[in-house]
Amino acid sequence: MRNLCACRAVFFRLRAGAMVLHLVPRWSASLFRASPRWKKTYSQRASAQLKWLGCPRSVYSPLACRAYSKVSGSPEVMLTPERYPVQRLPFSTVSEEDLAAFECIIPGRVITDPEQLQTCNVDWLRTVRGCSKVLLRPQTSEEVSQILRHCYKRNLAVNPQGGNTGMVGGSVPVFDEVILSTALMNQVISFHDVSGILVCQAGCVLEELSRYVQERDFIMPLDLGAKGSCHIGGNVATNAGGLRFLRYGSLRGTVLGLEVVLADGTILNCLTSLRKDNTGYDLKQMFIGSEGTLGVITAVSIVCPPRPKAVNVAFLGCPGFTEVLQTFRTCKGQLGEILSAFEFMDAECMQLVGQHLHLTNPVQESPFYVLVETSGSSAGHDAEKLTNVLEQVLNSGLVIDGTMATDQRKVQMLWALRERITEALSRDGYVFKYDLSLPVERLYDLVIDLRTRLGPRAKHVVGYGHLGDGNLHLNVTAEAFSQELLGALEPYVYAWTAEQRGSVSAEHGLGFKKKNVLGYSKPPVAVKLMQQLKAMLDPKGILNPYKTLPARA
Ligand SMILES: O=C(O)CC[C@@H](O)C(=O)O
Ligand SMILES: [Zn+2]
Repeated sequence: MRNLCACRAVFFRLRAGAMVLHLVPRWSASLFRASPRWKKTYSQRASAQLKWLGCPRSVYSPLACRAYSKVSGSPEVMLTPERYPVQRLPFSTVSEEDLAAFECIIPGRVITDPEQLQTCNVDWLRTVRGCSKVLLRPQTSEEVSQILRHCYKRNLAVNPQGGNTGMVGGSVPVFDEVILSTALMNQVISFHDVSGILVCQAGCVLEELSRYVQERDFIMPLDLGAKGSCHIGGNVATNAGGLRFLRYGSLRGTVLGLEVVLADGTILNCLTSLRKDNTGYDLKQMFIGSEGTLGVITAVSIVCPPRPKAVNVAFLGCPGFTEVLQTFRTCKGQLGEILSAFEFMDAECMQLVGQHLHLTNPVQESPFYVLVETSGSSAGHDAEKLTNVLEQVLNSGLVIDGTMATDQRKVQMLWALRERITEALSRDGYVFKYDLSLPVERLYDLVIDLRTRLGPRAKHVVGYGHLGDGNLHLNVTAEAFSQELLGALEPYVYAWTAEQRGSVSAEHGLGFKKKNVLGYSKPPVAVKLMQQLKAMLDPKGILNPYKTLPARA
């Protein structure tokens, strides 16, 4: 094996028959895994954290609502209705009287300053932009209820907003909807150290919750690249998947209860902490993944798994996608319950994280890379299992080269290669994003197909994602947004996915950008039922309009 990079010395390389295994607790590396930009956001949130730790509200500076800050000097984002064919629905517009009413409900937390509003009107990918004139920052569900009661009466449209880290334009207004931020609803309500059940307000930042439960020897059941900014309420509203899905499953299983404020201001309190409850319909499931269109999630009860005692990460280079699949099969079969992540990325992803973020490839250049993580309770046992698997995949030629970290910093370096692909892509130009569920054996075929179809019109066509969950992140970059390129991608990508009986949104939701493609993954009867449900819960359609569902014919 060649020594390809300067940082090689800090890794123990894997060689068939001569492996050294070191155990590194990934949980404690999570902070370091944040990219510089995420970290920047995180430090911008220092004031929020002060409050979270019990400081008086007066020291808390308002407004911290972005995942990525605007790249200085970057051009203004085009207004959404200028780029996409969408008509404003006949909602009222915010009047001076409305502002006065809001001020009565949440004194000092009604923001109309255009500079502050600018941030919350644009998605972090800088692809869609609304023109809301007011941002509301309630602290309690009672305040959310009073705000919605007023908006409902006045027929004012509302855009619920968490950390604004969404990928499909769901978290920003399309026109002038009132922005209802959960940023100040960031209190932990209770934590039970036997059951691991956490109850908290919707605006708690995922990374802060992770730290909170880790101090008590638990972990959050989900982890995302956006953890430094995203809110747990937003995670639940989009049914976010992320990096721990393979092991801990969907939020549909780990969320035990929700408190939701309905469109007319009614508070629905289903904030139970019961593992088993078969009394009637499971209403919380309706709001998980509803992207703020059926109600505003104000509090969450979620079960946290115990913190694993031993975590190992291996980063491997594979000669082809067939070998990636066989490596996955081997890991699944032999690592069993300790396998906690199986992520993959192609060579173009590696090139982009090198070019834009100056991250170094720790292994020999390969067509594909995989990141394998194990989490278990017995260090020796887990190490032995992983060592055996890695020896096997190296000896059989499924893996060309591999590396394992020896400490937290190096674990962080390995995870960064995968977690920061999104960031590298956003520095490459305009990004067309597709988040698809596909049969795992066909997962990469679409990437190959699109490279041929798009030719030089695309800068890069890359494939990466949660292979262990059958989830492909297909991203296409170009110098700038182009209708022509969009036309070459859509509906082609959706039709291709539907042919495989896949899903056009595996974990990012539909938001504004994908609402019209729901029919590729759901039959007309299901779409109609969803529209009827929306009409029943939000008859005036004020909650996150223009999102998730296609307009009714
Ligand atoms: O940017 C994307 O397309 C994927 C983002 C996220 O879901 C990930 O898995 O890194
Ligand atoms: Zn993902």
